[in-house]
Amino acid sequence: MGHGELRGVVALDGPSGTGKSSAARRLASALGARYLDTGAMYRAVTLAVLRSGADLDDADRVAAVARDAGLAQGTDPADSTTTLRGEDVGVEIRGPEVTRAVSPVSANPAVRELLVAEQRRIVAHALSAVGGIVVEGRDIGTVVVPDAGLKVFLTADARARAHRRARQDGLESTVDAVLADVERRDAYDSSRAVSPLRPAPDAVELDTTDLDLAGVLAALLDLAAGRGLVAGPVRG
Ligand SMILES: Nc1ncnc2c1ncn2[C@@H]1O[C@H](COP(=O)(O)OP(=O)(O)OP(=O)(O)O)[C@@H](O)[C@H]1O
Ligand SMILES: Nc1ccn([C@H]2C[C@H](O)[C@@H](COP(=O)(O)O)O2)c(=O)n1
Repeated sequence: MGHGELRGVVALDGPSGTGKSSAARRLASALGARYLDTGAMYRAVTLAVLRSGADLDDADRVAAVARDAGLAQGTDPADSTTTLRGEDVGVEIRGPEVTRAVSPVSANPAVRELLVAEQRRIVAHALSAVGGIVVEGRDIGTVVVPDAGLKVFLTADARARAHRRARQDGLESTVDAVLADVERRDAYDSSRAVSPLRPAPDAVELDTTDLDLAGVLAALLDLAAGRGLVAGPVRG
């Protein structure tokens, strides 16, 4: 059964491991929309910085590497590629080195300015090409698309998130280590000076701790339809 087509922007924000990527990808697929993973963009710039050998604390050098990285982010929910000068870096950007370094790189104001401009360009292009896009990250509802038709802030208990991530990585025995990493990244992302992670005042908070992915998708479809963002057949 078709769900109709998304008209406008759905912004999904929240801490790591709350299910933003999984939910955003599914929502975009269900509604024939594009999908933008902004975390992948910060990760790709971080990879470029690590490869360059730049000191993560050298803000000017980090910004210069970001500008010169040749980053391109795809928006196909079935295959959202991330490339640096044409090289597919989708696997490498999920590795532990990038995950360790991504918070300081994404706190760099010049990096944020560069990527937010590119994200807005991608959103505008998707809206004119297909009419709808689901964008996920940390500052989508607050900074990147403050006029998004629907803003959702996903949350989940930190231990549940650590279990999900550990299962994903095949590291069931190291939940405590994953939990420490999740909490470290949340604290860093929430306390940085520029665009800290926080819900937009008009965001709907959705706690996914006790929801499976089908439940999260159903809740998002209801919210989008309720905002009048879905054209054509609605669920049922
Ligand atoms: N509601 C859920 N129930 C069970 N597992 C889930 C749920 N949501 C997400 N997961 C699983 O948790 C892991 C993390 O999900 P996902 O990558 O979508 O989160 P995220 O918020 O995008 O994280 P990050 O910000 O770190 O990229 C994945 O393995 C995913 O399959
Ligand atoms: N809009 C965004 C998206 C991501 N980040 C930062 C914060 C995260 O720790 C990191 C990686 O994101 P993930 O792939 O885990 O979603 O990127 C950000 O600051 N703003």
